[in-house]
Amino acid sequence: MKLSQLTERCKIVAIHGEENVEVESITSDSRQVQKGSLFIAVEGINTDGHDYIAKAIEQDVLVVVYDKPMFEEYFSRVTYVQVENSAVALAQIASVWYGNPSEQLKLVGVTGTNGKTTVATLLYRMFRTLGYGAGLLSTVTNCVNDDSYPTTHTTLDPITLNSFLRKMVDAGCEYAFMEVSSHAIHQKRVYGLRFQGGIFTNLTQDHLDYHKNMLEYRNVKKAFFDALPETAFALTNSDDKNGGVMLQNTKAKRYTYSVKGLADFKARIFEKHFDGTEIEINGKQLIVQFVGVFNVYNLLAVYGVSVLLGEEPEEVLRILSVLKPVAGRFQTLRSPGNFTAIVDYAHTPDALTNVLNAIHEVLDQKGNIITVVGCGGNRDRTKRPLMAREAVELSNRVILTSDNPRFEEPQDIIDDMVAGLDDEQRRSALSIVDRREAIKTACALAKPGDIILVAGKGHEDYQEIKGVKYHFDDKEELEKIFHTSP
Ligand SMILES: CC(=O)N[C@H]1[C@@H](OP(=O)(O)OP(=O)(O)OC[C@H]2O[C@@H](n3ccc(=O)[nH]c3=O)[C@H](O)[C@@H]2O)O[C@H](CO)[C@@H](O)[C@@H]1O[C@H](C)C(=O)N[C@@H](C)C(=O)N[C@H](CCC(=O)O)C(=O)O
Ligand SMILES: Nc1ncnc2c1ncn2[C@@H]1O[C@H](COP(=O)(O)OP(=O)(O)OP(=O)(O)O)[C@@H](O)[C@H]1O
Repeated sequence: MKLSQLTERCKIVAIHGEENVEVESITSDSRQVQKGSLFIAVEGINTDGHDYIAKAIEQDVLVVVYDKPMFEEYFSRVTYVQVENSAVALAQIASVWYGNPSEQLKLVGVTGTNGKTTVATLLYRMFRTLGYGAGLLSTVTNCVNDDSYPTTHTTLDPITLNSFLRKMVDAGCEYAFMEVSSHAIHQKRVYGLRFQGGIFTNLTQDHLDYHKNMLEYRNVKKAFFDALPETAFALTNSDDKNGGVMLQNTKAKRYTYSVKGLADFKARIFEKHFDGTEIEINGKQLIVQFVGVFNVYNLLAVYGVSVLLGEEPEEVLRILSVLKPVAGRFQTLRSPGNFTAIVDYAHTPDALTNVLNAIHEVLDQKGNIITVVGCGGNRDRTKRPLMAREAVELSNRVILTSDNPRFEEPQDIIDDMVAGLDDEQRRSALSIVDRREAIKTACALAKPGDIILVAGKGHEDYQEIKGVKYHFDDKEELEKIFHTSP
């Protein structure tokens, strides 16, 4: 593609060298540079792409895009394009390179601390069931119609993201549903994509290792709505205290959903069971196969988006009643010993509280709750004591264990969790560093009618220790124990 076409959306500050060149590939990673490549230098968190420009030039790069004025000499075989902001240019160039695929799809983005994967996945399943070509970009998997591909991030880098959107367009998809993380908004990974709609699920504590404080975290999320165009819809959870603020500066058409008050999309909850919930949405009653009030919010968001995209409410409700939970989100397993295990991805204080409350709502009064939980290493430390406290307050027994310790000592993470407990609470919490042993101990302690919650990893099938991902799957571990238990 011609350089002038590729950079047509970029704010260019200066160009040195031949402008009329034909670019053969684009990358923001010097390790991927080939002859004829355009390399975009982006400042990162750990390192700065600008430090690798010399390396890219050694590898015969054709064009260098950068935003820090830094050159004393220019090589005549390289074209230098200085832009206002490299991260923004990366997103713009990636879109153009793939033929602006977001403009050929109805793209809906889901943001919020919890519920993104659930809402995006259920929307994808809803639109596939309705008979449309649809794609999904999520923490668990990426899908193009019925083909699925592994994923690395909640929201992919701009080049991979646009390549997936292109694949969707080429495969005849009409709709695409994607999660939009706060990291992605902050790093401009979704900059310039044309969204047909945005959803805000909720905002609670997470990622304070990355964002300075909750206000900054909120404002980053809000930037996604600020950028929505007039043609889009913006759907917010009006029961969340930040629901209104999210939409205050958006140009998009505003809609709300709520369980507690008046809203465009409104649900009431009648009965809660272990296998599902009886609810009403906009006056129509139905039974859904999801447990927990938080899931009623998720389903309501799915209903709202489907109706806003022009689908028949009756048909949407019919499909909602047959949709099944997403992998690792409140997945239940029955043991031969007559207790139940639940695998859930709850890895924030709020998500843990919600899941434990959901269990309380459906628990047989005689049963006990045994929670196995850990916190990730090299991530938001402030949530560790909070998660331990939530677990102890809402469970009968708690086993604190490891959950992706990364480069930290697992025992140090557990100690940070224990610091949130008073003396009496400490007595009800066991610490077992080895997650496999922790799960085994929980099963050994469980009696008929009890519930074991194994929280934090959900669908993940690895344990990340010192840069290596070892295979580990909570569901598999439980199944092994159930299979070998007498
Ligand atoms: C904190 C964070 O978000 N980091 C992301 C960020 O990394 P970074 O800014 O540190 O970049 P870097 O790797 O230091 O490099 C900076 C630049 O130099 C380039 N480089 C680097 C080395 C080299 O030899 N040559 C070279 O050109 C890199 O390609 C990059 O363009 O940009 C990288 C490239 O896009 C991402 O891979 C990386 O994600 C890391 C792996 C990550 O774990 N991110 C997580 C925290 C994340 O984004 N999570 C959210 C979900 C959060 C949630 O809701 O749970 C997500 O959307 O997945
Ligand atoms: N609407 C919600 N409100 C609060 N908690 C929720 C909600 N939906 C799901 N959860 C809880 O949060 C966990 C993660 O859900 P989900 O994967 O859908 O969220 P997410 O926003 O995609 O998280 P992440 O981006 O970290 O993957 C679930 O396992 C459940 O415990």
